[in-house]
Amino acid sequence: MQALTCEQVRRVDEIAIRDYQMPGIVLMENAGRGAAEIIHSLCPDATALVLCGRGNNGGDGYVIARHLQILGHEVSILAVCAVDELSGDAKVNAVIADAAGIEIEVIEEKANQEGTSLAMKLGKTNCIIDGLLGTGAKPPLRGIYAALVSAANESDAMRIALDIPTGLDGDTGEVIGEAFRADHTMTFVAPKVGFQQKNADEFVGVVHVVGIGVPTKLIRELDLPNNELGLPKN
Ligand SMILES: NC(=O)C1=CN([C@@H]2O[C@H](COP(=O)(O)OP(=O)(O)OC[C@H]3O[C@@H](n4cnc5c(N)ncnc54)[C@H](O)[C@@H]3O)[C@@H](O)[C@H]2O)[C@@H](O)CC1
Ligand SMILES: [K+]
Repeated sequence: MQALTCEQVRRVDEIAIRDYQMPGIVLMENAGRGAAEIIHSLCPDATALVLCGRGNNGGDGYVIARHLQILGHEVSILAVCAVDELSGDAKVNAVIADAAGIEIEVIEEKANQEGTSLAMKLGKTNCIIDGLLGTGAKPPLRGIYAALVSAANESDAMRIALDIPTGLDGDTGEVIGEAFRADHTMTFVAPKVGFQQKNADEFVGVVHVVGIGVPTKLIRELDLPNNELGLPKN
């Protein structure tokens, strides 16, 4: 499958929501459920820790936590903000995860200074899932995001990135400072063009493309030169 820019993938989401009347929460559910099923097959004994940011990448993380729990995994969440501070689809899924009894610990900005305690929190798991930042990221990493990525990279656990490894520019493959070093990346809709850069390999690991349920017609009608997604034209 051909790679797309972050902007092109965001356009897929927008068109699905606006013109195809697909609720954003359905797209997020498809993304999260699809990713959770692959994570389960890769790591059937995972005791998972999901790192959740403030945006919809974090929203995917809350969905994945719920589906991993359904699949029998022990799972907990380390979030950069409280559920009340979230909005939209991410908030809905955080509320559901909370109601499902999944432990959600909010990591305060001051923990930025406490590298050892972050490393200890991340040390209790054998599978760290990066739901910190996706296509809405504006480098470089700020505050607690940078500290969480550093601590995750020091862990012996399997590392799994959602959509884009946090800190990697999905369009250029550049890393300013540090980026999450994933063993596997669950990327939504299509691989991102930045993944094709040579230096990106050590951050993306094995790339798995997860569909979010948008109609093939939508993808076909995107204004992409040479039908970039490589779909049949009829
Ligand atoms: N309906 C949709 O739009 C869908 C979105 N999806 C997910 O949503 C993601 C995009 O979500 P968003 O647009 O909310 O963006 P993100 O979740 O990537 O990030 C947005 C948040 O990160 C903060 N931020 C940006 N750069 C930062 C930096 N360098 N340091 C610290 N904080 C930073 C912003 O202030 C904002 O709060 C996709 O990558 C994908 O994972 C999927 O759920 C599929 C459906
Ligand atoms: K991510």
